[in-house]
Amino acid sequence: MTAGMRWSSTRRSLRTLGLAIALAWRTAAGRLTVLALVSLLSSIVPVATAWLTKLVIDQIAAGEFDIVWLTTALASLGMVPIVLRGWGRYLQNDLDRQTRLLAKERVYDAVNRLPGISRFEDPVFLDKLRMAGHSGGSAPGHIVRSGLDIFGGALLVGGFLGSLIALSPVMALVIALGAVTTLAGEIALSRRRASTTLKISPMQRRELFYSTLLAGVEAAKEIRLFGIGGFLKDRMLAEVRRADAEQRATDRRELFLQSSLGTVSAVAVGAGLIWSIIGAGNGHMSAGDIAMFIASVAGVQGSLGGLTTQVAFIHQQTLYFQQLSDIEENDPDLPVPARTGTLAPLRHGIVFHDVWFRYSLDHPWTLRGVTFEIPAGKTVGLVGRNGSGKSTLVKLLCRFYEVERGGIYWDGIDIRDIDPVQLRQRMGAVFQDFMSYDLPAFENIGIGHMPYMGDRPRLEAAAQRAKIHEDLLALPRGYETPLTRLFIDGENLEKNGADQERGVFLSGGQWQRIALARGALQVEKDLLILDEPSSGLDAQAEYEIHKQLSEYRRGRAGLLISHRLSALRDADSLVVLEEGRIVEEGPHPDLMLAGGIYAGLFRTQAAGYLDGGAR
Ligand SMILES: Nc1ncnc2c1ncn2[C@@H]1O[C@H](COP(=O)(O)OP(=O)(O)OP(=O)(O)O)[C@@H](O)[C@H]1O
Repeated sequence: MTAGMRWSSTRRSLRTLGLAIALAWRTAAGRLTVLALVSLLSSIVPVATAWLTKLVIDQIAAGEFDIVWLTTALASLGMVPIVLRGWGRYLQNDLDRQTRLLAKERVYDAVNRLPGISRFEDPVFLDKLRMAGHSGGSAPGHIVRSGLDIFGGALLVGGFLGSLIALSPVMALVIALGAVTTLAGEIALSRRRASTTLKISPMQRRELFYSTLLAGVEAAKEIRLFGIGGFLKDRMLAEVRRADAEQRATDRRELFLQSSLGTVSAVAVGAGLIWSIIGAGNGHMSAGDIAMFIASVAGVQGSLGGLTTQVAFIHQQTLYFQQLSDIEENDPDLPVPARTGTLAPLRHGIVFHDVWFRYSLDHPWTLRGVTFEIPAGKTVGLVGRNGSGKSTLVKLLCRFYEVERGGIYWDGIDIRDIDPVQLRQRMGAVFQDFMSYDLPAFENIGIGHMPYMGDRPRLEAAAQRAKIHEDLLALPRGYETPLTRLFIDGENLEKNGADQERGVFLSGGQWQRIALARGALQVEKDLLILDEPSSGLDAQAEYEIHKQLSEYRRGRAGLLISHRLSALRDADSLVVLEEGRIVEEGPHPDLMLAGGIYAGLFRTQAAGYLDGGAR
């Protein structure tokens, strides 16, 4: 690392440090002030105790001492650290809790503010998010506490060094030089530790991926059936070993540096002791002076040890907090228009005009000059082989990614000029890879349109349209039944046994119906997108659900994707995609007459059903 790079990284760390302290101050200024006082007192007490001890010894040696006063003072000073330690711990824990809460809120606010989804495919961002979420929240509290401890430690070192200067300026200089060297060594070490933390982060991410697979229900079937448990475990352990090797190298360097510095410092202290004993023999020092000398050297070394640990700790915590502020200060992943007004309901239609898109510059074009229209009130079906770009079109329409060339227009307005939140309020969608939330059944449907979450009749009507109502009624607690076992409290389960609210697992097809019920809740939206959420249903059920939804949505626009062409044949128009290009377009009868790709696909599927029926 060049000097310039080091300076810029130091400046960045100092800025982060300032942000962390500001956050802690904003969260709990009162507690922070008391904590600072506690630290200040904690650093004064040991020096005062050392001086008092010297007084006691000198007075005993001179045979003239006030036993009551001295012992009371010593005993009282002994009590203070115990009380202060308790208060310090309590205030620290409370500060940690408050900053953690605030920091978590800020991180996830920042994550929710991202308009697009590309950041979630970026491993660097994911590493930052993991570190910020895991440790970034408590970092401000830890930084402040360590900062106060460093301040207190510095006062303590200063106090003992001052005492040493009074006894011997030369010895004080030797000990001070030792202190500065140790501190410099520790700062270099903590830089190294910070870079190790960053280096092993991707390894930890991969380890987490393997361990989640091994311990989760999603992969449990395939792991057992394919017998890949050992394979995944070995991959996980390989990541752990690689991370361990990196950490071991850092630990070795630490061991070497600390042993060298420790040896130098022990030699200096030994020399000091010999000097003080010779001084006592010559009558230059009293017994109290020697006690004071020993206490001061031990005090400087002890606080120096604490100080260096705190410096290293602050460095590490600053790194964690850095990830948190990076996430907060991240630019949006898509340009968002500065001017945001309410988007008017769709009156004319949505136009894709010469749309070109690729996921990154390294990827091939996924869409190559796509042009078509979804007129207001009409339904368009998207047809195409796997990987032809159908879902990508949907993601662009929802503005999760940015079109590279061409544009998508909502009643003539380029969607890049529309606030994504406004745009998404006007459309509903059920995706191919929809989510199964570990929540009660009614919430699983209600999240399709949050304003209706408390409207039970509407939720039930949506479930009826998706033909899942009867199944949900039959669950142990009907719509209240959790569709998970995740939130079951093990302790209560033991206590209450069978009375404990038990979650259930749904079948794949039932989950698809829940997802469709979410779509059915969005019937009033200007545009409803159904990206093949019904592949697990039988052809008849899929056809009926699509038909019902389009009846309820009469007069509103729809974009349907399905590999089962019978489900799309009633669409007003069909768009056939092949390798990111539109190759055919028109209503079902026209495309059948044309006898092209669509007609071929449709006839193949129809023949399959006829053959199946004949058997
Ligand atoms: N997030 C992504 N990053 C990079 N490439 C992607 C991403 N998502 C999709 N692709 C690629 O884009 C192409 C089109 O994918 P898309 O999902 O749009 O196809 P599709 O027509 O919906 O396919 P299917 O019928 O299988 O669902 C594929 O080659 C796919 O590998």
